[in-house]
Amino acid sequence: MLREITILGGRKKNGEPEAVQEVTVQVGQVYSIVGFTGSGKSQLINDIEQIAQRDSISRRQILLDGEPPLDNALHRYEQNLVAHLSQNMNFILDMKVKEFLIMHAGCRGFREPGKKAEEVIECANTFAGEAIKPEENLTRLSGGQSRSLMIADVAINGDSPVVLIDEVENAGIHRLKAMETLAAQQKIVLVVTHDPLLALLGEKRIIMGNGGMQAVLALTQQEVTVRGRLEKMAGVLQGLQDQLRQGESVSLEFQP
Ligand SMILES: Nc1ncnc2c1ncn2[C@@H]1O[C@H](COP(=O)(O)OP(=O)(O)OP(=O)(O)O)[C@@H](O)[C@H]1O
Repeated sequence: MLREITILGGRKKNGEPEAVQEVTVQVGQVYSIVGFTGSGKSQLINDIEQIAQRDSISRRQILLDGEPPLDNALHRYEQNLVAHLSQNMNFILDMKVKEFLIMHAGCRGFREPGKKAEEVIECANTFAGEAIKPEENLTRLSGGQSRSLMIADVAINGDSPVVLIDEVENAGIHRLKAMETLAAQQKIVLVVTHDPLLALLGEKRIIMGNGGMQAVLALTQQEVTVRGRLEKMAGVLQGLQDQLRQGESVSLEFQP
């Protein structure tokens, strides 16, 4: 069972060495990756996904439990090291939610796939707005519901120790809860985000710029407090959104 991954720094877009030369993320930890558009966030995620060995454009190297992977481990991990969830992923299978989850749990060798499927739906429904029903068709799920189901499935049925998430900005999914669930399942979680609330969720955040890792900052106590305020603001916006969705009007009594 993998315990940690290490990213050894390579070079920036201009060919100079990147400022951060080593970052280690352990199971149960959530790191966020932030930076302007084009700063190299996706490249960093790709390097991890491909277990780069100084063979990508950034020349980074990824270590598994402190060692470069042996050829046979590489082959084993290529299949299931990383679960990569991105904002524009959608289900295209024409199947009922429960049928699909039973099939997936069955493929993974679980003894009671029906029970596992129920567990995944229950978990996904703690993140999703409108509840996902077992008999619903996968293709009929909304973006937020699909994302919730994918995250719950990775957390409960997945055997990938590393979970890379690109933008879970989707409104209507309880993002903090989803990240906490993955971390509690002993996953190594890396979240690429432009959203301040998610950026402050990671216990550390990697700052990208010019194709390189510029700094790794630890979450401060003050930031935890600010995150609490942001959560409150998000709650207010969510309340307003629900009010509008229910066809209600908004009066001047509304206090942001
Ligand atoms: N270290 C590097 N050396 C050379 N090229 C790089 C490096 N890092 C990133 N690039 C290239 O720069 C371009 C932009 O990088 P990338 O797509 O990773 O940015 P991003 O931060 O994910 O942007 P966005 O927020 O728009 O998704 C890509 O073509 C990528 O291959």
